[in-house]
Amino acid sequence: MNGTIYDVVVIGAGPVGENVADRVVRGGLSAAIVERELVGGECSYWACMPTKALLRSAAALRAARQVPGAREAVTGDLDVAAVLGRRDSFASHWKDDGQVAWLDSSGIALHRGQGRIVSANEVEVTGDDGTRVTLTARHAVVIATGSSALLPDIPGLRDAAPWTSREAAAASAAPRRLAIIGGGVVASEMATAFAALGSSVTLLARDGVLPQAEPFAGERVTESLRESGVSVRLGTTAASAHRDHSGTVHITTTDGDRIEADEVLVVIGRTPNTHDLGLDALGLTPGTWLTVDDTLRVVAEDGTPIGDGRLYAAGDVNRRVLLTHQGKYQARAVGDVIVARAKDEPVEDGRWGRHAATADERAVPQVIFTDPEIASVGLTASAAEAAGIRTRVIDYDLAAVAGAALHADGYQGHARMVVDEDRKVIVGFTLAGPDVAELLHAATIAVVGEVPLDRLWHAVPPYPTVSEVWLRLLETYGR
Ligand SMILES: Cc1cc2nc3c(=O)[nH]c(=O)nc-3n(C[C@H](O)[C@H](O)[C@H](O)COP(=O)(O)OP(=O)(O)OC[C@H]3O[C@@H](n4cnc5c(N)ncnc54)[C@H](O)[C@@H]3O)c2cc1C
Ligand SMILES: NC(=O)c1ccc[n+]([C@@H]2O[C@H](COP(=O)([O-])OP(=O)(O)OC[C@H]3O[C@@H](n4cnc5c(N)ncnc54)[C@H](O)[C@@H]3O)[C@@H](O)[C@H]2O)c1
Repeated sequence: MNGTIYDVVVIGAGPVGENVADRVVRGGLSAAIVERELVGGECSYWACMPTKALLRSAAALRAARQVPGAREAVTGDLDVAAVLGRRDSFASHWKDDGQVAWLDSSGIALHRGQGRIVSANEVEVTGDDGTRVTLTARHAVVIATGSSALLPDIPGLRDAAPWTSREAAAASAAPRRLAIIGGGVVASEMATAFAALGSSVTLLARDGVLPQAEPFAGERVTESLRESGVSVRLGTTAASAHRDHSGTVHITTTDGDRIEADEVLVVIGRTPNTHDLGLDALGLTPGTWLTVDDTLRVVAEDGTPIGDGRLYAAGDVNRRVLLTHQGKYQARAVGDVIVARAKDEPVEDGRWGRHAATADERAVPQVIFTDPEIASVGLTASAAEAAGIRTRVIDYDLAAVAGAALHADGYQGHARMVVDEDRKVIVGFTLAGPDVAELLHAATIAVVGEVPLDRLWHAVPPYPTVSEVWLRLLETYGR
């Protein structure tokens, strides 16, 4: 057993697991991390980084074309090979040497292989060569195993060798014809990316485009996708699919249309990586999302902590929020609370306490890197109403702000602020427009800080920036 006893064992070395391990080591505990694929997880190699790299060059080109003077300097089209090459470097060429070096320098032990829980404080790791080692955790086992692409039971689809987000993110070329099933975040971003890379894209958005966002977000993205040549089919999906001998995929839609494509990308959500994790050893059901309390301890249906309260789950696997930054936020809370409990220090698990992931509830920021970008935090107007909040919704045309007109000719955008009328604070904020991503954090601070509208009048946005929309929204609200 020498060398296999640690204070904390983390299963999964995605962004979340890495941050948990880092945090506990900084707190003076020892940590091991178990990884079956690449250290860095989905985000680094097949999700956030490569997909944003696929989108960025086209966005920069669009921006240049919207400003006279710069526009004339653009003499060519998107260099697809250069885009894919830059994407490769952002995916570290699918090698994890850099991340492994970081683990080493941080004093975190790496065990490569499939991790399976065998008891409340033991994890068995099976390497590729079949060798097994059992790791014992003195204080905590943390599940940070993330999620994988979900495939629907559409007749013929699995045999048609569909792409998931992995194949799209790592594509070595843009297919001539790409059909996309799904209308959510990945579908919208990948339709934007592949249309710019030259594919003829058909988007089958059964529940609409970006149905979770404010309605104007989905409408603007739909309009822009159509302008860039994407065939957006709302309210329909694939009823069946098959790939013929020549490699063409034939899709029949639920409304009877037939579509031909060279690849079909299926992006309809995620499934938790808990199938082969040994959950049954603790009375949990393999393949299910894990439920956690506010300090990220895994709990049973009745709220009782599992495994003497020493089993935690953070990131995608607990289904609270499937975003890297929010998972890393959870990781900081988990790491710190494990250290506090190990050292018998007070646990601050109240609302906005150091050890509680309170922001998961109603203050989650997200940027969707479509054209236009969609940046949002907190609740949409309809979600706020459904939560019983007495709301007032303030809308403003972003193009009417001086900074927007300067930013680009023909700038189009929209901002919405959702106000809790009883508390006079902002509970939701959404922006749609070019380059609005970097505007979002001001809204996140206003929502998390529950800054009263009266005080926001004293937060003066500089002239002439797009941030002046804050002043315009307040003026529209009235003083
Ligand atoms: C196409 C796409 C684009 C995205 N873009 C963004 C974005 O721009 N911004 C954003 O915030 N989020 C984005 N996301 C979401 C983001 O990728 C996830 O929220 C994030 O990766 C979750 O991190 P995680 O550490 O929980 O899980 P993961 O990144 O999935 O990492 C989990 C790790 O655990 C390992 N593992 C699993 N089971 C075991 C086991 N039993 N034993 C050993 N190892 C195991 C896996 O191999 C993996 O390395 C995107 C997702 C997709 C699909
Ligand atoms: N920029 C970002 O922040 C970013 C980028 C990509 C992904 N992500 C995260 O990754 C996660 C996964 O993204 P996603 O796009 O796969 O999921 P999603 O939940 O965003 O969208 C899935 C979509 O598929 C549709 N759908 C569901 N079941 C279907 C079915 N059987 N047939 C047809 N359509 C169906 C739904 O209407 C939904 O809109 C999301 O939670 C997202 O937050 C974030």
